[in-house]
Amino acid sequence: MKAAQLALSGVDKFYGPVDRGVHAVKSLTMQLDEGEIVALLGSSGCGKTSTLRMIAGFEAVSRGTISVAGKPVHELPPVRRNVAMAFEGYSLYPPLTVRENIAFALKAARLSQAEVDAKVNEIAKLLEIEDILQRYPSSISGGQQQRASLGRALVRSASLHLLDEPMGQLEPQLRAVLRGRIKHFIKERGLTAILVTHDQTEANALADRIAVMEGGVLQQFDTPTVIKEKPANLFTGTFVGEPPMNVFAADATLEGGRVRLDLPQGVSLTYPESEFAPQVRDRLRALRQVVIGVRPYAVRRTTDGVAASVATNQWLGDQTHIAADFAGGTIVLVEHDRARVGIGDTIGIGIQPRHLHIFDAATGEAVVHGMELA
Ligand SMILES: Nc1ncnc2c1ncn2[C@@H]1O[C@H](COP(=O)(O)OP(=O)(O)OP(=O)(O)O)[C@@H](O)[C@H]1O
Repeated sequence: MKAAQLALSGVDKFYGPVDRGVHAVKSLTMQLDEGEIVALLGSSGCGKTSTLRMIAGFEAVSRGTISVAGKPVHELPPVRRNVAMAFEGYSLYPPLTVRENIAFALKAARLSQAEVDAKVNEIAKLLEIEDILQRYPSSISGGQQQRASLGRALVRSASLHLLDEPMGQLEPQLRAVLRGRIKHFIKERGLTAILVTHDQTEANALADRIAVMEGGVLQQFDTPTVIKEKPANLFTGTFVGEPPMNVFAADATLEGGRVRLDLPQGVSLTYPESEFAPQVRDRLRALRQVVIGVRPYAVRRTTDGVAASVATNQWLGDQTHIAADFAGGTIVLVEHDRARVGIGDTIGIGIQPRHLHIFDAATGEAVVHGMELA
C-alpha cells in the first residue's frame, strides 16, 4: 500500500508540562493521501494552529509521531521537513521586496533566473499582486502581505503545503475568486495541502476532506458531503451548516405501530414505524433519551404540522429565514421565496423522517440519519 503523504499518529500537544499543561491537541491520528487538500476546521482555540505548527516543526510534539512522505519528521527541525508554510501572521522578510520574498526559496533551490521569474510572475498574477512585486512588506496592506506569504509558500516545491487561515484578511469577493484559482493551482500540480480555517465556506470550497476539531479532539474527518449529510456527532452537526441545524431534546417511544418523539412543552412528532429501518427502531427503543436535529432548509410549513409562533421573518435577498417558537426553543426554517408571514402568526411545522438526524442524548454520538442507522 502507498504510504500516506502525511501521517499523524497519537499526537498530543501540551503547552507546559506533559499531562499537566494546557492540553491543546489530544491523541490526533489522521492521514493525508498525496494530492489531497484537507481543511482543519474548528472554532477558535480548538487546536488547529497547534496541529499545523507541529507538522511544520515550529512546535514540539508532546507525544506521538508525524511522518511526511513516509519519513518520520517530528524530531527534525523545520528546514529538514520539506514542508512549505503560509503563516497567518505573514512573516515576510522585511528587507526584501515582495518579489524577492516569493523568489527566496526558489533561488535557494538553485532554479535559473528565468525559471524563478516565470514562477513568481505566474503566482503573482494568480493572486493579483503583480503591481506590488517591487514594494517592501512594510509598505503594503495586510491583505497584500497575506497574498505575498501565500504566494511564497505555493511556489515552493515541497512534500506538503501548510496554509494557516490563508485568506483571512481578504474581502469576500476576492476570497471567492482566489479560492477557485488556488484550488486549481494545487490540483494541477498534484500538491498535498492542509489549510487551517474557521470558515466553513472556505473549507467546503477548497478541501477534498475536512477534519473537524473541537477541544483538541478530531470530531470527524470526511468529505464535505458526508460531514453535512451524516455528521458523526452533535458537535459536527451543529457546527457545520449555515444556518445551524435545529436541535431539540426528545423522548423516543414506539407504540401502536408509530415512532413518537416527545419534545419539550408537549410537542410530539409521530411517524409510522414502517418509515424507519428495523435496526433504527431497536436503537430508539433502547435509547429513549435522544436529541433530534433538522437542518433549516429541510423544515417545511404545512397546514397539518405542529403549531409554532413566528418570532422573526427575514428576507435576505435570495432566501427567507423564519424563526418560530417551537418546543420551548426556536426553530429556524429557510425558504427560497419571500414568505408572507408576520411576527406572531401561527404556522404549521412539518419535519419528514428522511430529514431527521437523531443523536444519543448521553454521548452526543449520531444514531440515525434519515431513516437509517448512522
Ligand atoms: N503558546 C501557548 N501557550 C499556552 N497555551 C497555548 C499556546 N498556544 C496556544 N495555546 C492554547 O492551546 C489551545 C489551542 O490553540 P490553537 O492556537 O491551536 O487553536 P486554534 O484552533 O488555532 O485557534 P484560532 O482559530 O483562534 O487560531 C488554546 O486553548 C490556546 O489558548
